[in-house]
Amino acid sequence: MKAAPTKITFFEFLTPFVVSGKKTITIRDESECHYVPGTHVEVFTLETDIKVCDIEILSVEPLQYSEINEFHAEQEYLPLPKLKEIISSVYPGTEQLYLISYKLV
Ligand SMILES: CC(=O)Nc1ccn([C@H]2C[C@H](O)[C@@H](CO)O2)c(=O)n1
Repeated sequence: MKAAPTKITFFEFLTPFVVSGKKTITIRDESECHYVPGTHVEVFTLETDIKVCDIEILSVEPLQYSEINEFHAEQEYLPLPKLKEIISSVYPGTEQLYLISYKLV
């Protein structure tokens, strides 16, 4: 069996929101849906690979792109149009996504 992943990256501009506890979810595609609830994961900046904090995974649930709403945007600490724009640009044409909830440790 494959080990649970222990690292996640975020765009550098988003990491202050993760570190401050304002951003409590992330939405990823299938390639990043293998995080395991209860495990601790190190958070790094995508562009510079600098560690910024540790999080505990709370849940991983399937989410359709078309279901993304204001509540998700609040938890992402982003305006909804900006969140959908980022997701469309990172995962073009992908409807099946995964909602990863976490807390700071
Ligand atoms: C490698 C990669 O895809 N990295 C990502 C993907 C997404 N994000 C952010 C952007 C949004 O806030 C949410 C939703 O996807 O997650 C990211 O920081 N890094």
